Amino acid sequence: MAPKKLSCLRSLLLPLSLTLLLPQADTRSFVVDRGHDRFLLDGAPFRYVSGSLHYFRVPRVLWGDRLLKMRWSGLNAIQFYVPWNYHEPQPGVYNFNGSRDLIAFLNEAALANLLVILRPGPYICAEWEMGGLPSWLLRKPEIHLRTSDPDFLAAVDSWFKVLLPKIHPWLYHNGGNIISIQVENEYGSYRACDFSYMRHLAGLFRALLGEKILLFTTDGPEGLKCGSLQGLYTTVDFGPADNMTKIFTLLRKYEPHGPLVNSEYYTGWLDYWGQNHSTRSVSAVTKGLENMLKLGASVNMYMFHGGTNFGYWNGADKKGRFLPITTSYDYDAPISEAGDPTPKLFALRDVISKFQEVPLGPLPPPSPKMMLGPVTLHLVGHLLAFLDLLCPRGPIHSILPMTFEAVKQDHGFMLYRTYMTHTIFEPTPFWVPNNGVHDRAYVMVDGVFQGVLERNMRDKLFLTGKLGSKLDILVENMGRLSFGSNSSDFKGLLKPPILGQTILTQWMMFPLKIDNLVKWWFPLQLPKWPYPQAPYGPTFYSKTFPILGSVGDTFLYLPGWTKGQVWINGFNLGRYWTKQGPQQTLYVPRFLLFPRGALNKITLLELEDVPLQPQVQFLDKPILNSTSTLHRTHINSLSADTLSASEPMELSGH
Ligand SMILES: CCCC/N=C1\SC[C@@H]2[C@H](O)[C@H](O)[C@@H](O)CN12
Repeated sequence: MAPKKLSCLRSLLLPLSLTLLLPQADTRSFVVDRGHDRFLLDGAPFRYVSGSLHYFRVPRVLWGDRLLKMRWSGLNAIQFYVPWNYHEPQPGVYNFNGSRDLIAFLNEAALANLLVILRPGPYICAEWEMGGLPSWLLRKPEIHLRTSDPDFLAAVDSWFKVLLPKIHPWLYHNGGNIISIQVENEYGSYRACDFSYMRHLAGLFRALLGEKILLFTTDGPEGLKCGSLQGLYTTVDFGPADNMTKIFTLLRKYEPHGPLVNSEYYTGWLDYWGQNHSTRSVSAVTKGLENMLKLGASVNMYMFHGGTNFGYWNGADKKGRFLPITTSYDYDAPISEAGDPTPKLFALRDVISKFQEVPLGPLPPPSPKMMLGPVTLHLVGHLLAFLDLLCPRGPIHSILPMTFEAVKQDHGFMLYRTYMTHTIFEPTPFWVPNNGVHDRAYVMVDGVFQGVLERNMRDKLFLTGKLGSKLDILVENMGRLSFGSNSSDFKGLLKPPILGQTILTQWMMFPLKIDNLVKWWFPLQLPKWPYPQAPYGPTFYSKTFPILGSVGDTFLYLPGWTKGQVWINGFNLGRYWTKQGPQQTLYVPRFLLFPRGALNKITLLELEDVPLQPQVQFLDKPILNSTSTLHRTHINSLSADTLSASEPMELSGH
């Protein structure tokens, strides 16, 4: 699809002043005017006020809504990454369909009269799984990511030779809306400091995109030395608490002339499971923006709309220990995870309006919200009961345990099985040496749950068993490091476990295709599994339920559950970790739900312990800031009607 002129309907929807009367492609240009420290758009002085949103964290049906709200906020551009692993799930297999339709997203941005600052990587960080790099790269265990390693560059070249020709027609001077393109991402923060690699990327971008498009780099102030490159425009990133004057002064050492650019001005921050919810104050964020705009800087606010890490797509950091990112990527951004405007949005719009025209007319209202429940789930069965269905190809056998990457299991879960070679009468230490659990292991003996081993924890379990007892270890990939690592983040059992004095060998690996099974289950009402009582450990629960009225956005609340994965009508909503927090609810976009009495289905894979009453609630507000201790307090504060609602209640679609 080539870039279209604004459709007549949309151009009517937008005030005429906002409809860029797009000149013909041959007179279009976006350049740096070093003589006046500014950008020029079609020869006229131009400053962008941009916001980041990630199409890969927002279902496609909601793209237009989010983009219009960003335009209404006064932005004239958006910035987004292209995650390589989202589009090339297996080597040579490409997916640009549905919520992966990058060109459709570019078109939606054009319809919203927004220019685009594109960041195709190949590494993107973004708290996204492996920073956007595909995990199949690690099938060559010795590969040196983000360097001029020939294996890595071969894969990068192959990917960009597919991607970059797709976006070529969308470059601004070709009639599209892409005004600039970033090469790599904060490369100066990566230990390699491989200039050959950066030069290779710059050459590839030039070869495939031509000489006109503005190419740039982004680094924190400490990364400018290794992250900047001759011929690429240097920009920085920093937040409201940082010293703007000091950082821009440092930037001038790399770009003595041309516009000052903050490519990531942090409006909020990310959340880790088990840490407090991050926020940035409205006053600090707006003050920093105003100061930068007064300087004439171009600014991109990171994030303007965060969205959600659906499925297994969250990344992780390493700050002393492994820290997985939460499912919510709300980021305390101006537009909330559910797409609602926040006070921060209105405050930022007021600032922007002091410097450039902002669209008139009302902002779309917040989306309709819905409460439902409690919904009581029934036990479907223990995960092991479905092993044949979850691993239809059967196990892979190996003397030593193999990693996820070695068996080509990219995300989710793998079961490791061996048998006890002798009877153990006394509780005997069981552990995985060298921090070899990546990332959480749920241990069972003959199907009976024994407990959890975690990455970065020195825990040991104490096991007994008979000769021939099955020792099962379900390993969960909690998301590959997206930042903070100078090495590859392999998943699974990286070392053979030890029981007492015995190194355990003769392993079977069962890569589990849980999503396929849940999608198959989704339309079926499975019989209650003939378990006398709820077993502990990895267990499926489910329930079909009608929504009698209209549907609305809602927030799944799982009080008393521990940790697991959720599917709604076969869609993988993401991870929950009620016990850890700070996130206690999962955003459920209304389009996932069937209205007017049609049956909906929720499926949980609970990995540890279930509440006495296996119930869940659908709330009309999110809970993102409640750690386990605070959580109980929060429960008490929830309104009585919220918690005591009978099942199923007619929905108040308000
Ligand atoms: C001190 C920060 C270093 C890591 N950089 C971060 S943490 C949040 C953001 C996103 O990950 C973004 O993708 C990075 O480019 C910059 N940044």
